[in-house]
Amino acid sequence: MARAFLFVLDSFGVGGAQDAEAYGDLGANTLGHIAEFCAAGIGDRAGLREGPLTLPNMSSLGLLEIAKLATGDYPAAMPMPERVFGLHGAANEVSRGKDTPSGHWEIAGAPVMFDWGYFPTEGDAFPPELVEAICREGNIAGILGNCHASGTEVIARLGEEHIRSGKPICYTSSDSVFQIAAHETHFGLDRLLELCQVVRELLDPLNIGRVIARPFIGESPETFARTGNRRDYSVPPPEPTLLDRLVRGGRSVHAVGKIGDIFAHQGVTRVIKATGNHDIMQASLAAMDEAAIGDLVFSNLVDFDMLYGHRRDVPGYAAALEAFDLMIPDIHRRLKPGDLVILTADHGCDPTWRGTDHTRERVPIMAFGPGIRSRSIGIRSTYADIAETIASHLSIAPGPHGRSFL
Ligand SMILES: O=P(O)(O)O[C@H]1O[C@H](CO)[C@@H](O)[C@H]1O
Ligand SMILES: [Mn+2]
Ligand SMILES: [Mn+2]
Repeated sequence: MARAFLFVLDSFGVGGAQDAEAYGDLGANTLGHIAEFCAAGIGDRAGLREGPLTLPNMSSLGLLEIAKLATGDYPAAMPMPERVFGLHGAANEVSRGKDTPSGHWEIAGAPVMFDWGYFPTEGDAFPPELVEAICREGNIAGILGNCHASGTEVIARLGEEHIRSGKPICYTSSDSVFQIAAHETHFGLDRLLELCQVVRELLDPLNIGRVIARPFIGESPETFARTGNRRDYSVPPPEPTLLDRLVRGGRSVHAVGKIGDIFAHQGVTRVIKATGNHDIMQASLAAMDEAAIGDLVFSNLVDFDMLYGHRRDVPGYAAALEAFDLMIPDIHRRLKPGDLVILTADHGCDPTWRGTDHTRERVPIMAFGPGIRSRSIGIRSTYADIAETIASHLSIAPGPHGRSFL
């Protein structure tokens, strides 16, 4: 018997998705474009980082081979490692949405084979009868926004009016989401979370994946800042996931960061809240020490996506990758015989791409642990192969989707 540790680097795509064109994402490549920009000297930021993208630990886990497999090209100017160890490959997504729940549920063995509801890009995003119901049931005078937007921009634009009027800022994106930004003290955090729960129920008939609370602080566009009190209210996954199967088998699932919220708290025995990649990693490392034989520790590193991908910030994304890479030896130090670690991603969010949304891409799979030999696992046809690999490693019965690559 063994333990498993699964890390999702949120939005760290490697390009090459065969169906990218259907999403307007032909050529999108999160890793490839960050490496290209860094190689050309446009990934530099004074005091933060400079020069070619340098990820020695992930390169030793096969990241450069993965990029070559996914797109045919090595990423620009990244030094080749002396040797590669562990299993390495890339995976296609079969779920139709390029969103966080679809990606995570497929990684956990439950692809999303139906279409989510989305809000229109032209005119008001939300139908008038929905807005009316939200105002009535949520006891608010109206809403601001009512559009597709980037969260930080919409708060800068409407934050002061929100404070004056008490109307929450409601917006969406190309994901199946209804996001509500409101001031933590002027509007109140508890009130925002209650409003999100009201809206969650109103949206169920529209098949919307998530309602997200985006609390913020500050008193002016220059000082407005979102806080770590974000909450996601997701619909439950469409069928039992690896997490449910583990819990049913008496195992513990330790969910770090956003994982609990993403799975609507189903199949989660322990929620470990942490904000920011550094603290999420520290919490994950502590959970690795505490995990018993047969357990899964499942972590989501959200900064890559939320702070850098959606913000189209190449130096920020590159610096976050380099900082994460430096923490990989801390993972190695905690491994015991029989342990398996998998690093992967849920979708792309190419910071050089048009707009501010996710990009359809293949995702990397780096799987390693004591006794795991080095080998390419090629291009997998679904992220669900990750769930089945963990199921096989932890000796639970196979599920209906995907195949183990062990
Ligand atoms: O622009 P912000 O508020 O970060 O929103 C982004 O975060 C949402 C959830 O991850 C995505 O749907 C995208 O809209
Ligand atoms: Mn995501
Ligand atoms: Mn995102």
